[in-house]
Amino acid sequence: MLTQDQLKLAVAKKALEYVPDESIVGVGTGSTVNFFIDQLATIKGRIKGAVSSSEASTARLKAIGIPVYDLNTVDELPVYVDGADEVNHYLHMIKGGGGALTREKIVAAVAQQFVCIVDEAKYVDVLGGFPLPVEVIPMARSYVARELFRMGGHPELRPDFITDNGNIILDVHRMSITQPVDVESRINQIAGVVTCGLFAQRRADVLLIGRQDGVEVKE
Ligand SMILES: O=C[C@H](O)[C@H](O)[C@H](O)COP(=O)(O)O
Repeated sequence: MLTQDQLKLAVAKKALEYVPDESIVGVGTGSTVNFFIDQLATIKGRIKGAVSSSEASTARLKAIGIPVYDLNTVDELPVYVDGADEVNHYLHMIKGGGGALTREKIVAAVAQQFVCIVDEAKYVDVLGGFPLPVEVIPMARSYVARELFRMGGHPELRPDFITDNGNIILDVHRMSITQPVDVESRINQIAGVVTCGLFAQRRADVLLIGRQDGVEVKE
């Protein structure tokens, strides 16, 4: 029986196959991506460097000697590798459990290919079992919470947490998300929302699922 960490390691290794030589690689955030960053160390001679979606990933990349570029200086980003909190069979995702959703969405938007790496526990029929993170400008907290409640969710302020962008996170519980593209638009239109953790309009292009019997590839 493989542990969850062994499944994360397996998908992290597999993701290396999607990294072109001489490229700058988009790197996400979280415990699964940490395995990917460690794997990048093994090929650091054949890539130019990385663009990072969080201060935490930047620190880890730099610690292993991978140059980290400012996204504004990069013309081309062939691939972005990131984890997810939940993913469905359309490759729509909930992200932001680590609070990095906004920068992740920006890097994902620039990248030509999004490779999502998860262990099998994250693959679900309907999104919403995992509370949906929403990054909010602090002064809009109460207003946004009321609007999310009106949409059927139960928002809770993430305690003692400020994003890399200086904002708060509302985690929306008990919202079964059957129409992810629509829900993403509606939440993102609430004044004061920076972005929500639904990645449906820009979904993954490739999903690597770590299973007990190997890595399943979905495209
Ligand atoms: O903000 C964090 C990111 O969206 C992560 O990719 C997501 O939370 C999954 O993280 P982990 O690999 O630690 O489960």
